[in-house]
Amino acid sequence: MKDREHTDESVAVSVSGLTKTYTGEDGDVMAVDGVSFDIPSGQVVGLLGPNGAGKTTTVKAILGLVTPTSGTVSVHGIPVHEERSRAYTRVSAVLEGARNVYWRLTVRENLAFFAGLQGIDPKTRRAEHDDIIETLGLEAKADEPVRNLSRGMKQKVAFGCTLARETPTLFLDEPMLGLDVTTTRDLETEIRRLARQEDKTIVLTSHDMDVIQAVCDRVIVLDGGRVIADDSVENLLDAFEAQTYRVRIDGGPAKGLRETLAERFRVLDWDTDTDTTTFELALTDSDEFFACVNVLDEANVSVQTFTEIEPNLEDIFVDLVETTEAPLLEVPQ
Ligand SMILES: Nc1ncnc2c1ncn2[C@@H]1O[C@H](COP(=O)(O)OP(=O)(O)OP(=O)(O)O)[C@@H](O)[C@H]1O
Repeated sequence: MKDREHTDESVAVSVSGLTKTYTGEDGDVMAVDGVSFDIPSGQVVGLLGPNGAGKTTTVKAILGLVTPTSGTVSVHGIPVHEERSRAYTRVSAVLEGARNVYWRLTVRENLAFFAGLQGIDPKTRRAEHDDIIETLGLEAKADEPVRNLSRGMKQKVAFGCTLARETPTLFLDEPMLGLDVTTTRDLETEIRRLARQEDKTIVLTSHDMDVIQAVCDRVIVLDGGRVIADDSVENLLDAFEAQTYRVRIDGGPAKGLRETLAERFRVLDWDTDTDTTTFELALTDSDEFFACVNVLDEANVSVQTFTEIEPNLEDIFVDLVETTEAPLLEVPQ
């Protein structure tokens, strides 16, 4: 098969069969296990997964910072591991912890420096840098050394420096971590604007599902080094819509009800106290819905409420990770 990812420029990021095994003191760990996806230009993608799922390794492999054990990665048609410096003209990143800004330099000087790294003459970008500073609400601090800024402000400067590099694709690791609500909203708006108006491709990792739901077009969920879901946020929400119900019944449940329900339906939650029992069910279609009503009827329970639960991405994420049998991370010796 021809390497389509090496030729198609409209695909911002292409990952094909990516595998990474780390060799540690306690043996080998397969951090990423055959991951493939393509991200078209202008898309905002959330890369999600529980701790240790392989997100950072995947991102580092895309950025050329980790050498894959096998598989290929390209950005805007450039094979990252073969042509790293050319790839860096297309992609930049703000990675975990290392908010790579220079604390002795002012905000404005940092933007100029990072523009310079890309071969851009910063003198020709004063207006653009002013815009970035304004968008990030850093006007009052523009000529202040970064070391005098708060942690959240430093984070914004790191984001600004990524923008100053003017690459079409950006990777942002936990971009809103530690930011206040207003700043988070502003950055969410800016990320959406960058994608819509400037056709930027943005890949972000975050454990905050509200942020993901607010900005992403699509989510890729990793678990145990594999992709367990890859879909638009809309589809994921739709797929779960009107399927989860919360049922409240009088008193402790009739004997065996939980088992009967669990045999036929997916019971997500169960909570009993002396007066009421509340449980949640995932029902795939109207047949299941009526079958469930029948089961409750036959069990002679008195249903207080039977309500649809509005899905949110966080519930879907937890459900996906819990119901997918994660492959073993450890590679057998
Ligand atoms: N340099 C390394 N050497 C050995 N094992 C590693 C190394 N980096 C990561 N791993 C292991 O690879 C697996 C995936 O780690 P990775 O950091 O990619 O996950 P993650 O999804 O980014 O997790 P988190 O959300 O906790 O940051 C984990 O089991 C981790 O311990």
